[in-house]
Amino acid sequence: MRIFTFGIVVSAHRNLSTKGYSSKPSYGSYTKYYKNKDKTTTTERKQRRPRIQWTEEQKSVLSAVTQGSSVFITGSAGTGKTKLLTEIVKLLKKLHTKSKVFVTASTGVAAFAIKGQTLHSFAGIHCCSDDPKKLLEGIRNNRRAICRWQKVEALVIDEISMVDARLFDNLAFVAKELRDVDETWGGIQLVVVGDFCQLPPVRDDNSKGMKYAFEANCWNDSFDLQIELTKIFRQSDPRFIELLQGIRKGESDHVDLSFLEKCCSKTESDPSAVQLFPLTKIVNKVNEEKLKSLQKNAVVYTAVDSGKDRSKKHWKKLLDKGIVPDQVTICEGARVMLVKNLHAWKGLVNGATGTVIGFVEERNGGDVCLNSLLPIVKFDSGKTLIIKPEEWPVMVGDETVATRKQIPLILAWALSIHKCQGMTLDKAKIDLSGAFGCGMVYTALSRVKSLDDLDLSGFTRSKIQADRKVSQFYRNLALQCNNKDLNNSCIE
Ligand SMILES: Nc1ncnc2c1ncn2[C@@H]1O[C@H](COP(=O)(O)OP(=O)(O)OP(=O)(O)O)[C@@H](O)[C@H]1O
Repeated sequence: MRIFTFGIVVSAHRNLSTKGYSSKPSYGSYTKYYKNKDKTTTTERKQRRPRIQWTEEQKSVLSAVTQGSSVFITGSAGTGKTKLLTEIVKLLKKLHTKSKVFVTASTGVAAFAIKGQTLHSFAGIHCCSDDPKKLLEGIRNNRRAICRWQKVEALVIDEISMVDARLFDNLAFVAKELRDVDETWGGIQLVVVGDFCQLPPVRDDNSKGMKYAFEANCWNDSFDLQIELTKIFRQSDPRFIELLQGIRKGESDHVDLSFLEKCCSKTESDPSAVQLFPLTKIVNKVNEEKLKSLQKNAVVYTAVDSGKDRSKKHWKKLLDKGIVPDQVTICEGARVMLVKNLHAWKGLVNGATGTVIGFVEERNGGDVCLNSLLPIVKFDSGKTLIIKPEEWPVMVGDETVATRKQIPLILAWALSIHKCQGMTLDKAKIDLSGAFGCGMVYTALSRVKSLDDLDLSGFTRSKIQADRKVSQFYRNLALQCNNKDLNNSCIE
């Protein structure tokens, strides 16, 4: 085994207005923030955390998974799909042993969030051929991929809405061929999660004719259970839930939309709100300009990436697809967002926003960065925390094949709607003028907990696009499911 390292964490400080590096800025006292450190043990902290009360729907999924069923879990944004998935992964690892459970997601960001790998990297796909035989040929040349396909007993796929039907069918074909088991997916227990009303698949080759995964020929044969979670946790205001449901299904009427516009067009914008844009290039521009405008000395954190043998380029690509950038440049006053769950019960979770109020010197050098400066973030929830570097593994099954160590923060004056899928935001200022495609408006609006947390612009009725095929899929699912009577709550 060869280990490579292609970066070191350096804390450089530079004046953004001049772009040159300057002498040290002044930083706060290190001890001041550690005095408040929670001195309780991990066990005590775990006991103090409120235990989650699973709903009957969630329990029925857990029970089906325990019995070895393949399940498709869907539901509106905020119905606890990701939370449930975390529990399911634990369960699957107990059932099949860790090394036979592979956790994947359609995008790098989603894969990082669930400590998994992308579906493409699990499958060993590097091209985007529609021909299943060609795909299989490619995979047959990849010894490690063959090994994964033969070893896997449970396969998790998160954010299925972004997986194309052809890929879904092709992977089922590959599984059957490589495992030599004449069952759908070669007998693998599948756990597939996602909401087709959110962002749709993006084809690698940009070709037309995208199809949703539920349109795959093998879709219905792939599952013993398909269930729609109906209890929404992220929002509690019934009017807001009703509005979001209308937008989700493309059924909002004039009254709904006027109400939404009236409620969400703020005259004074809240500086703590995250600005959401459809396009990444606008996001980067806004963040860079805001950072520059502070005219402060900035600290640049460069990730420490390491990985096992094979091509360094390959893992670097996977790590770069995740949400944590190779370089994070911040300064005092910068608006930042946590990109990792640090203390869930204190609200310091992926998506929590705050402001950098200073830096402290890491006294003992830590294990990553000598002479490093750690940012102190005052979160909008009121909590103040020194942020230390965290690790993000790229997993293949239960094996860590590459790791990125980086400060778990990104600039958060602005974010792309694609990047915020899956997050809960405290406040959002959403510019929908460039919104395109189905599900984008719903994905953006459903990030916040209440109407008061929303500030909308560029919103017109035409921006709300819901795909008819998706609406039909959910109507069929609802017809066949009776979520009130859990004995009949699914297609079986
Ligand atoms: N049974 C439950 N009881 C209380 N809170 C829950 C429960 N299940 C989930 N939650 C909470 O609901 C919130 C939303 O959950 P989660 O992010 O898993 O939703 P989601 O369906 O994955 O949303 P999205 O589609 O936007 O990614 C989280 O704060 C989560 O902790």
